[in-house]
Amino acid sequence: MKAKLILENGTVFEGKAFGYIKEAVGEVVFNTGMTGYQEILTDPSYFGQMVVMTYPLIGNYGINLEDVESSSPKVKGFIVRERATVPSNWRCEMDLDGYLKEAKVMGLEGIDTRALTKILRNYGTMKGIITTEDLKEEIIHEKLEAFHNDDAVQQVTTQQIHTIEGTGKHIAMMDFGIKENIIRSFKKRNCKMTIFPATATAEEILKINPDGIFLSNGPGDPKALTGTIETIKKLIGKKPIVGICLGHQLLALSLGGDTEKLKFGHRGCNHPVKDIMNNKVYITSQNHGYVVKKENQPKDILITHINLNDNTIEGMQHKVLPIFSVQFHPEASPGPQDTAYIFDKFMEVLEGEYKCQETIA
Ligand SMILES: NC(=O)CC[C@H](N)C(=O)O
Repeated sequence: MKAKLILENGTVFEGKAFGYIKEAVGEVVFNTGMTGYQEILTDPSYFGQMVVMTYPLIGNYGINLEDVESSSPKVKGFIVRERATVPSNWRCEMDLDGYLKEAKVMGLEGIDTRALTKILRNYGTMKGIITTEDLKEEIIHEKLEAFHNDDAVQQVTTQQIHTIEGTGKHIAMMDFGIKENIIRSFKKRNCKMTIFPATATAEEILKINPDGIFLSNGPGDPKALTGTIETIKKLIGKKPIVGICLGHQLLALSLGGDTEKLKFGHRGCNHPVKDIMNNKVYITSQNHGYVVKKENQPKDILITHINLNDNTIEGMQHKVLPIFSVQFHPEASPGPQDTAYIFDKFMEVLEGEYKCQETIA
């Protein structure tokens, strides 16, 4: 069935619908990964977004039910140049079309994804609508206007406090839409984890007397989470804290820093990041639209990582307290596992070995 994507600036791309055929409205963002579509679809940080894959052939190794980053696809829509109709892989359990149908996610194929990506790079991230209907301009405008993603974290956070047993350190995990591979990464390091909803209070978290606190990735604008920022402020200084992506941004806001929206974000598997502390460059997995601002840097913080494409902040460390965070994704999935050392660094911090960059240099 014919379908089109209409962007906020009026650009129209005509293609074919696949997956669950309905109407979808969301923020259109592009991901440059050549593989990893299954992890991208199920990453809760994409909640409310329609993802365009820049790699031209998607779906060729199908879907397995193991490599998911959450229980179901979280994207609002999925846009590809060409959808592989005959997947081939020994782990393949179903095809992309069937997977999206089941999850009620609309797909659009057969459009010029290079042209679309260029528009998003030049004009910045925009809202868009995928539809099979011939909608009037005012209706499109109304639908795009009505779309917002303010309660995204509430939609993807856990509803209940729950525990994952382990024999090692006990970590309180604040779940803003946590990726499964973060949980797997801590499991590998024998951690016991108590997972808290985003609305948990500082008192509830401290009551379990964890060895450390983890602030997860998640969708939307960090500044919208005013209650969570207040909670984190109360946790600072009480326990070691580490944050990834949204968790890093929330930590910066809680320490008196600021965040801003990037023009078109970083989403892909090959973003070069320099660790200033060891002077090494790592290839990282990324998925974010916001960033910690260089101006009004958080109080008592040293910048530890920098993005080599645009020099934005990729990591920070508290000068005194055992607190650090990264903007990129050390858990990968999808993407290279070069930065798994970030999890080891947290484990060292939990053992009481916190070194500030200044003391190392
Ligand atoms: N992966 C994430 O945690 C994303 C954080 C935030 N929602 C952003 O887009 O910047």
